[in-house]
Amino acid sequence: MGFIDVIKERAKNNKKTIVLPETGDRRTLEAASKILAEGIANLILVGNKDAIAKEADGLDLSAATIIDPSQTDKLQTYIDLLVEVRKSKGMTPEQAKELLTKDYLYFGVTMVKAGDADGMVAGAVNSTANVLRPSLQILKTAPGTKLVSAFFVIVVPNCEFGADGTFIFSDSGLVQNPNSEELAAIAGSSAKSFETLVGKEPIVAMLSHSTKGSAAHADVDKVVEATRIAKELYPNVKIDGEFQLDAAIVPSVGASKAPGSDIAGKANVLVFPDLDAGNIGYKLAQRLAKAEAYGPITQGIARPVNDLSRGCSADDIVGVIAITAVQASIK
Ligand SMILES: CC(C)(COP(=O)(O)OP(=O)(O)OC[C@H]1O[C@@H](n2cnc3c(N)ncnc32)[C@H](O)[C@@H]1OP(=O)(O)O)[C@@H](O)C(=O)NCCC(=O)NCCS
Ligand SMILES: CC(=O)OP(=O)(O)O
Repeated sequence: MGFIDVIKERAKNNKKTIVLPETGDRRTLEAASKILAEGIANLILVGNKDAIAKEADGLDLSAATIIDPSQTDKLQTYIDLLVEVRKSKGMTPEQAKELLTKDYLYFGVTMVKAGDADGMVAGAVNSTANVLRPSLQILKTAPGTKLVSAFFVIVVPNCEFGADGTFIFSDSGLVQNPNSEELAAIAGSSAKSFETLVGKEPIVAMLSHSTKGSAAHADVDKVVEATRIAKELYPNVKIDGEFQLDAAIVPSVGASKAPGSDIAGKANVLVFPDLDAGNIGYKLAQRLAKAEAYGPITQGIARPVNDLSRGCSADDIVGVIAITAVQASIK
């Protein structure tokens, strides 16, 4: 079985409830009907029943629960909860009501906060910033985590590199210009995510345009320092750098550019130096190598809320919903 088939089986064996706020999007509704048909998760669709029925023409969504924010008898509970969580930022009941009834992303995240859903998936229509901001504001970070970051699981067909073509690319979605400490934290979180989702030992490469001192620049220094911090913070995780991409994943290039490194040429977790590199890198793998690309998956939020690219397909959404359900089942 491939990566996503294993994830779907795991999700089916411990069924969770995922809320989908982007119900005006046909791909999201197609994904919802597939998730329900395969029994991967229970689904809550946020929106007006008639509008959803119109958009879902020809799809079977009869097993989904539809909740209209302006009709639900839970609205006052959610207003109180949102005011409580954001009172230090000056949130009033009027503002909370406006947000919850007008912005379904806030409604979905508040449902997760209230425990009425186990996770949320959106981003087929909304930008990453708009999807992730409410979850950072309302759910906050998981215990022991300061920095939330986001990765893609990339599955490259017919590929001998990584874990039989499966990689984590990090951060490809959230932290725009991480410093060395943040890069090290991204490396640690990504190693853990690889272990829990892919089920194999993570081998982490800190990527750069330099391999072991072959180039000199402040950008290289940042990655060298991040590698030092990551090795110190996570002594039991296989981490090394700084590596160019070829030295990180191709055994022969790793051996010639970084002799002596037991990570070079074997990496399956790729930590990019900034979001430009991470976001461009995942899209290159997806579009030119025809890789499956699931994400951006967040790590470090108290409960799972995951994003999508606006360029996603219905099958990408199915994959991210299944991953979200698996994350929700991990204690
Ligand atoms: C996600 C993003 C909007 C958050 O940025 P922001 O401008 O700091 O947003 P806000 O200032 O409103 O922060 C919201 C809250 O989240 C917290 N926060 C922001 N980033 C965080 C992070 N990485 N980890 C933990 N908490 C974070 C802030 O501290 C703030 O908390 P508070 O409101 O309780 O004080 C921003 O990092 C971003 O735009 N990233 C790039 C997304 C993108 O375009 N990706 C490319 C396509 S995938
Ligand atoms: C992840 C990502 O790049 O999202 P979008 O394509 O929607 O900007």
